[in-house]
Amino acid sequence: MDPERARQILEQADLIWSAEQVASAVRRLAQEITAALGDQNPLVLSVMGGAVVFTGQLLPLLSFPLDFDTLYVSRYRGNTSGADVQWRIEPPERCRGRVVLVLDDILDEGQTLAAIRERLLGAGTKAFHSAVLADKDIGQPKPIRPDFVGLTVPNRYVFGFGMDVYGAWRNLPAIYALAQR
Ligand SMILES: O=P(O)(O)OC[C@H]1O[C@H](OP(=O)(O)OP(=O)(O)O)[C@H](O)[C@@H]1O
Ligand code: HPA
Repeated sequence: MDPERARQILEQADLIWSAEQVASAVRRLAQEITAALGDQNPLVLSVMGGAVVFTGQLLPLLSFPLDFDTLYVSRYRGNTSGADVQWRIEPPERCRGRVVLVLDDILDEGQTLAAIRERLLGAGTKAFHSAVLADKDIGQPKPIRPDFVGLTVPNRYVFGFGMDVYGAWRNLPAIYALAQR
């Protein structure tokens, strides 16, 4: 995106969760995940690209044995509304028979995570767990409920901490909502 436009979007956006609030949520999630899965030797799968920051902050706080790999699934592709779920990196063969923990940045309508669960269970995953940094309060039922949720965000397009707005601002340490027109 044009950098001037990106700066303007950030200036006009509303701060939803500060960097310290997000970091605190990640620390709490690490404790909850450790209590639930610390003796399960899970395969942790990070959903590229939005989960990259969440994953990078969470993994060093998980001090138990685990394996790590990535999935690459995309539904928004730089837009603010979702389309079909497209797979760019498929689940690894080694998910078969494993306890799996999927990490994603946001649960919006839930279609992406529900499709991931279906594909992983179909590929022989023994137990499916999921953690999302942000759960959007869309006011409607969702097809999946994550086991671990960091923060709730309002029913607006949000960005920062891995989440993009028209491709920009994944690098912000806090979470913002796009200004409403
Ligand atoms: O709950 P849903 O409505 O399905 O939306 C959530 C998904 O949308 C985003 O991915 P996106 O398709 O934007 O790709 P990205 O991770 O590359 O940003 C996000 O990372 C989740 O995977
Ligand atoms: O609100 C959002 N922000 C960024 N990425 C997203 N993917 C689904 N919803 C969102």
